[in-house]
Amino acid sequence: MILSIEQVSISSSKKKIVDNVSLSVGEGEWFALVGQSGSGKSLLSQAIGQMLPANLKVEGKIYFKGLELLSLTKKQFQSIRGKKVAYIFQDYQGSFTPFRTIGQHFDEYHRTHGELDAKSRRLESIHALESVGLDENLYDKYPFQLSGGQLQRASIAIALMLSPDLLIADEITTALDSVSGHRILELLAKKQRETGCAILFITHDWRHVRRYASRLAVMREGEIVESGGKHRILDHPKHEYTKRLIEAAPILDQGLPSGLEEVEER
Ligand SMILES: Nc1ncnc2c1ncn2[C@@H]1O[C@H](COP(=O)(O)OP(=O)(O)OP(=O)(O)O)[C@@H](O)[C@H]1O
Repeated sequence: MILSIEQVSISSSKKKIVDNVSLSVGEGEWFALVGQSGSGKSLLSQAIGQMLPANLKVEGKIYFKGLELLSLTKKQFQSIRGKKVAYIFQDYQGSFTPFRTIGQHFDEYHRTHGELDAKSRRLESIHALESVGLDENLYDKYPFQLSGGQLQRASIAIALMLSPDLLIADEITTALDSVSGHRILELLAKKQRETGCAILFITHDWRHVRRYASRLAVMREGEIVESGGKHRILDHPKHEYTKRLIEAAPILDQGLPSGLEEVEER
């Protein structure tokens, strides 16, 4: 297992928000964390990257390739973030600073986490842009000049630029229309095949679980109520909550739109 979360709890001064959660993600696996809004999925994923808000306390152990992450100092964690564990978020606009070009974002990520000279950084950044189907000329554009789908592609390119072993993708299609969202996930699946990285995929969309995940865990009010292989859970859910969530998923059987290759993004 590349990631093992063991008995992790997250609390504020008022209450326990995530309660004694354990799960593990295998190398190169697409693992989905599913649950309704407010169930604690994002906080759990933020705990992995030491990104929890300061008012929250975390207990338990999180092992990444055998290294216990929660006990690392912020400085020690720097060598993990970006290079080994990377994130993509739902709020792609918030991931970019409005007055800096796309290229400057790539460059800064390299400077913070890599050791390349300026010319190599530019070349690597353009290569990364092209690897997600974006044109080189976007390098000098500002975030507002790109569509949501293009920005999320750029987020994927940045996140994968240093070949992390684990990518944490938190509701990355929620702010996109369904065609752009579909294309982003197809891109992510392609990049996963190319790079072999594991993905912790946070979602409430069962169509995405059915299409991409191999295993999943279902979270409810801070606890994992059920986890296991995708087919077992989708076809034979054991927990009442999982059954209700699957039944409530409106168009699960219709799958996702296909044959969208010709659809323009902007
Ligand atoms: N800094 C904080 N202090 C106190 N409570 C918080 C804090 N951040 C989040 N919460 C609460 O913790 C709960 C879990 O939040 P979290 O964002 O992890 O849920 P989620 O399952 O990811 O939901 P969503 O899909 O809406 O993002 C929510 O009730 C939220 O209001």
